[in-house]
Amino acid sequence: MLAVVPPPVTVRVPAKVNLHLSVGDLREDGYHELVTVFQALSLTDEVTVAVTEEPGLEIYGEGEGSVPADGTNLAWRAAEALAAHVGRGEPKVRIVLRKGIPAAGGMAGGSADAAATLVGLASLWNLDITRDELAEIAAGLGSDVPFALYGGTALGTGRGEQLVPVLSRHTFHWVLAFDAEGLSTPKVFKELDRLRVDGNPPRIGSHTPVVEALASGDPRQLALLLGNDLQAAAVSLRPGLRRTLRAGVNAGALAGTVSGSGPTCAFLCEDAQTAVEVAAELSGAGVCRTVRVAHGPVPGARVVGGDDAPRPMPPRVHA
Ligand SMILES: C[C@](O)(CO)[C@H](O)COP(=O)(O)OP(=O)(O)OC[C@H]1O[C@@H](n2ccc(N)nc2=O)[C@H](O)[C@@H]1O
Ligand SMILES: Nc1ncnc2c1ncn2[C@@H]1O[C@H](COP(=O)(O)OP(=O)(O)OP(=O)(O)O)[C@@H](O)[C@H]1O
Repeated sequence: MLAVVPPPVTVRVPAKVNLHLSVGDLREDGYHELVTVFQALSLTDEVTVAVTEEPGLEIYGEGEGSVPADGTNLAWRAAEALAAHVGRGEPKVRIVLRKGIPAAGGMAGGSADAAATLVGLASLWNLDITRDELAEIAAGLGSDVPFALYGGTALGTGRGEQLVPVLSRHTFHWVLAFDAEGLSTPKVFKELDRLRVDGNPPRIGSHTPVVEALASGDPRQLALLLGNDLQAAAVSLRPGLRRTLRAGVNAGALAGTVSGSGPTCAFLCEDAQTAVEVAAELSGAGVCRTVRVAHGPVPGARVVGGDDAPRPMPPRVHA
């Protein structure tokens, strides 16, 4: 009998920036209690999943050569978790990551790939599964994975995995400065714990004003409120980030913040034109490896369709 092999599925998935990241106490499970406001940005990865007799993973773009292409990759772990959830054995899939999100950059690149893999395989395997069910699997893979599924702007609590949408009326324009090397998320949280034992690093206040600024849509109001408790720890581990943050504001951004656990710095700009100008000036300042412009909010992991879809491969037929 002939079995028709479904065509590969490609999913586009956004990076995140934390507009507000307040870090609470260390819990017994090793995680910190968080209150964060995420925004999904137009800086994306693309993940293609395809049925194959030779399962494996390929990585192109950001992190090529440094991100593991084995069973420890978060995209592969997502495939295994979904397969287990629906009672399939070892996933017979090829996963191709085309990464635009910097690896270990504080922009949830690995989490994005995991979320995209869940959405891609749900489509490839024709599963009857809701996004909320996928989010439960996502939360088991990492604190940032559920947000990459939903995208938009959201308030995250717990260890960051419990989400409610936040009204955001405006498209905000960002410049992102990638650093030459990544930072390990657990090391940054540990550094914050150390700083808190030794002293009193700044703690940002309530998230309510940020939520109000998002509803108003005024980037100037939002710029005054960007805050990240992990910034002191990221800067302590990577002192050069101070210069980067200063350079972005000197170049004309309204404000800058370290994204999540860093080291990527995110600069909020007045409008799209200003963002392009800030990016050009920052590129010449010699304070970072790469500069990108992006806007947000954008949707979460989505199967790519329409005109910009990669041309589908003709279906292959296995005897
Ligand atoms: C810094 C953020 O990006 C902010 O959105 C996230 O909190 C990190 O999320 P993530 O990379 O998905 O992190 P996970 O894979 O869940 O956790 C990696 C490690 O980071 C630390 N971690 C993470 C989240 C959290 N709320 N508290 C923590 O202390 C823990 O040491 C954990 O073992
Ligand atoms: N698909 C993947 N993409 C990037 N890194 C991955 C992936 N899978 C596993 N990793 C590992 O996870 C580590 C963290 O990568 P990631 O890009 O998710 O960091 P991050 O953006 O700082 O995460 P977050 O913002 O969620 O804390 C990398 O150093 C890499 O070894």
